[in-house]
Amino acid sequence: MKFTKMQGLGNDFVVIDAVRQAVDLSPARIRFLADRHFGIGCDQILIVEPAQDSDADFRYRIFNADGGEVAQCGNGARCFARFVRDHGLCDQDEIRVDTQAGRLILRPRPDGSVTVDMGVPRHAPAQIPLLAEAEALAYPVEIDGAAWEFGAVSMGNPHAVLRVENVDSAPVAALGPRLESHPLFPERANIGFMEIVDRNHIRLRVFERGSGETLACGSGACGAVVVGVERGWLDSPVRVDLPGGRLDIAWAGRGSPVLMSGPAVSVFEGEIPA
Ligand SMILES: N[C@@H](CCC[C@H](N)C(=O)O)C(=O)O
Repeated sequence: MKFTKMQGLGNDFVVIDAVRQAVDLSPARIRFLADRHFGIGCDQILIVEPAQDSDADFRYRIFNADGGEVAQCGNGARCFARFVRDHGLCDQDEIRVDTQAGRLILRPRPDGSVTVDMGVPRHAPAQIPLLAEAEALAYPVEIDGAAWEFGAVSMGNPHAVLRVENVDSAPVAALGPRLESHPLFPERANIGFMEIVDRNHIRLRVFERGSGETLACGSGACGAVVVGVERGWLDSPVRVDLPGGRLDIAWAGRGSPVLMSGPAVSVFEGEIPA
């Protein structure tokens, strides 16, 4: 089985073409491929499949390093666009891709970057999903006797976003896993730690559900900007600096889709023995 190792701001992927080859991956096989010591190593495995709908170009499936299938991956979506063009599967300027979370529109740019229409964020607790009686701008949570508050949004996948003074000293390793699997989130959640630099610029670290802290999370960047705009802290467009580099996020407010722009890079190609 042929694969391509790719990365978007250091959030890294094993991308597999299931259009031209048969692909059958069990959760155990996915965990093995994602293992950085015994396998190839990656944060997510991305599968490029033929479209099931006649008005889509492809189907895009996403698996976290822990083997679980999820509905959204923003950095992966940019790599997906780059992959289908580099491998001659598509030469369109606009690529329509169906995910478990709905339709994404991918627009590769002449400079090698890709803009992704990530869809309309969802705020209702049941849609995130988050166990809360009513929608709110901030939700309280107590961890080991300390009180925190977070904003929550679905970008097709669940995100909780905490505002911190300094992202470098934020308790990502300690709090990330506790919140990721907190009973408030029945499907677990991705946990963002956001430092506001100014109204158009944030710094962000994300503890990703099923993969741990990554160098960047595209849907996490979108979620943080949505939470920041809703709280009145940010104005679109927003520059998001992640440990792996920069994303540019635009959001015109409720009911509008989030647009994410950033790089997508192929690292190497390989073949996995059967
Ligand atoms: N790295 C991704 C998000 C991947 C999925 C996420 N860990 C989840 O479980 O929802 C991105 O760039 O958005």
